[in-house]
Amino acid sequence: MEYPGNLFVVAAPSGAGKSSLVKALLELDAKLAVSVSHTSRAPRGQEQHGREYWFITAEEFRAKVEHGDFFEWAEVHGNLYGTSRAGIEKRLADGEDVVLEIDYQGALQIKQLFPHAVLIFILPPSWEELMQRLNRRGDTAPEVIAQRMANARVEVAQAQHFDFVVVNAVFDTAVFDLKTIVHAQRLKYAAQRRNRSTVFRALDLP
Ligand SMILES: Nc1nc2c(ncn2[C@@H]2O[C@H](COP(=O)(O)OP(=O)(O)O)[C@@H](O)[C@H]2O)c(=O)[nH]1
Ligand SMILES: Nc1ncnc2c1ncn2[C@@H]1O[C@H](COP(=O)(O)OP(=O)(O)O)[C@@H](O)[C@H]1O
Repeated sequence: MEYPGNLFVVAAPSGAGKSSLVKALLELDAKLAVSVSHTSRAPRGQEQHGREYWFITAEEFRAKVEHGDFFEWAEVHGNLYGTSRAGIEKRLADGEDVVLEIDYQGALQIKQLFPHAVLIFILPPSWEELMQRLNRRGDTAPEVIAQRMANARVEVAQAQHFDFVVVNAVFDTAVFDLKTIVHAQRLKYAAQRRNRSTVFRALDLP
């Protein structure tokens, strides 16, 4: 499928800093919107229905799968997660840029559907630091942390299939790297279309 909007897909092992980085990126870039996924996982900490996720039961999730409501879905750490068509199709068709914060399985499905999607993988600076970040966040039980650390080994091995890898060591540097990728993609896309007004808009020129 080819839409005028750019689609960015950000994946990372749990605790690498993906949510914090995407949040910071959105604050810097008014032209980006994030898609809110559906999940069968229970809310964590201060999470709100419709903000971090649409929290639904596993049965409701399965019904949506049957109904063809998702562009992609996957089971991650024992829970179901999916990107609804309703969330992004219109925005992309209207030429707006969208970010998906999803796992590598979903990212690879999206690349099949949208070959022009830009896949970005966030790496932690070390396994030790990843463990510390999961512990510091303080909202995840020790056995869940152990499971996530084990899954992280499998997830990181998938980084080779992504277009970009960003190491989240110094937070602001990683945000800048993401911003640079977004900017470069807009310029590339505008150039490909060889359309003067599109190029000017991408550059923020009058
Ligand atoms: N495939 C897919 N993965 C998702 C979706 N939404 C979230 N995820 C991923 O599911 C994993 C677990 O997310 P979450 O439970 O919020 O924990 P976190 O990893 O600590 O942020 C992360 O890798 C998310 O990127 C989605 O719609 N589709
Ligand atoms: N560059 C960084 N340096 C130190 N701590 C970080 C950095 N990036 C994120 N964190 C912290 O690590 C924890 C996990 O970040 P979070 O964004 O929730 O990760 P994810 O969405 O990948 O699971 C949070 O407490 C966050 O504040």
